[in-house]
Amino acid sequence: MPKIVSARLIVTSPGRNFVTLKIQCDDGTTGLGDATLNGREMAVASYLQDHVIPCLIGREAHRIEDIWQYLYKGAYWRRGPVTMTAIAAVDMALWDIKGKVAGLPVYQLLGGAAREGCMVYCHANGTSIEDTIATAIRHRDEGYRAIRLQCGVPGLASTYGVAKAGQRYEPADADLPSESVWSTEKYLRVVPELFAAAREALGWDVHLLHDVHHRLTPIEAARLGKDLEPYRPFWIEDATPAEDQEAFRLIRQHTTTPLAVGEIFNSIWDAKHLIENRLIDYIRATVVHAGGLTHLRQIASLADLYQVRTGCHGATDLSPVTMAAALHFGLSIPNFGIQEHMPHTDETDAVFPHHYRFEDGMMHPGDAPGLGVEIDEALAETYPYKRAYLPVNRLEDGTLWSW
Ligand SMILES: O=C(O)[C@@H](O)[C@@H](O)[C@H](O)[C@H](O)CO
Ligand SMILES: [Mg+2]
Repeated sequence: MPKIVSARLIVTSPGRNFVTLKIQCDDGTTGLGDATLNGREMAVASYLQDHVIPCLIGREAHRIEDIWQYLYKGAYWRRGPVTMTAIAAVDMALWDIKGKVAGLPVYQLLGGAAREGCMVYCHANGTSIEDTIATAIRHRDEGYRAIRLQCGVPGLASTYGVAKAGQRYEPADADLPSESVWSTEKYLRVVPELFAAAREALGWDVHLLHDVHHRLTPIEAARLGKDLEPYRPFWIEDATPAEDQEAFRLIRQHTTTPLAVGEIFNSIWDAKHLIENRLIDYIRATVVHAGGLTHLRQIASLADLYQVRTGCHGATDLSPVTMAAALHFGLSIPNFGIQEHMPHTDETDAVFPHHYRFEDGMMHPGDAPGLGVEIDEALAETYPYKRAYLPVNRLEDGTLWSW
């Protein structure tokens, strides 16, 4: 059985920062794990370098569950985004190794394909409703069957999810947090207009999604859910901050608009009450921030009992290693819902050559052994790390608000 002989971090920034863990075994097999936590990358790098990697050397790479438990219970201090991202990176790398040794793609190790491919959704955003719709039409014509709509809010200089004119959307944009101004009242006026225009332009054969990004109170989220019902959204996401899982019951009481939450969750405990009380329809926890494939499968299994489906986070600050792992995961589980797909830049794809592919609105991880992603270390080295923070958000009166 292969034993772990070394593990190291590759920090690279092809347009944005990524932290990748590379584990090597005594038989030469290597495995990759994504360890990227947007805006706090070096916290995870240090957690891995200073506290996890020394414990991995000499262990049997195949003992994924035992190593997972060792890193989770053995740390004493449990859960949290830094710890669970670090554990996720180890977990992904070990599944990658197991697949390579077995000569099988990871989804075959997870029970095989439960579907032909994973339906994905992409992002359409614009400073105006018209620009957003034009982008959405382009993506529909590219074959996407599901499209997330985010548009500018009249009266606000910027808002979540909308790129600066002519630029790709990359929220971690400054050496210190940039500040944005938010108005719920202005926002709640424009989103129903956006969806009305979108249904008018795109019709009903495409799923439309929207990300509220934690910014509404429960009753405001209930109002938005009701206002959007005539346009049948696939979901509204992060409608209200989810530390208070019970808050979603208030939204549920007022609207049939499906609810998605969980991209910032890092363990099953963040979602247990939501799932067991059917307060949500989709769980967005993702491989890189929720403890890896090993833990995410537990979350998906609990969700399956309550007819909650997966809708994993898949923004560009999750590396191609996570994208690949998410597709192996999504292909294999019974309650797959949808997978977010923000295509990475050409520079990022060159650093992380991969086998996953997009076709006709669906994605497939490919059949290469393991996760099917590698890293070009020489190229990675040419993109040095550059500190970058996610923005901070304030109300018009200066109150610090959710970004
Ligand atoms: O649903 C999404 O994709 C967003 O919520 C993310 O873009 C999120 O803002 C970033 O991943 C934060 O790093
Ligand atoms: Mg989101």
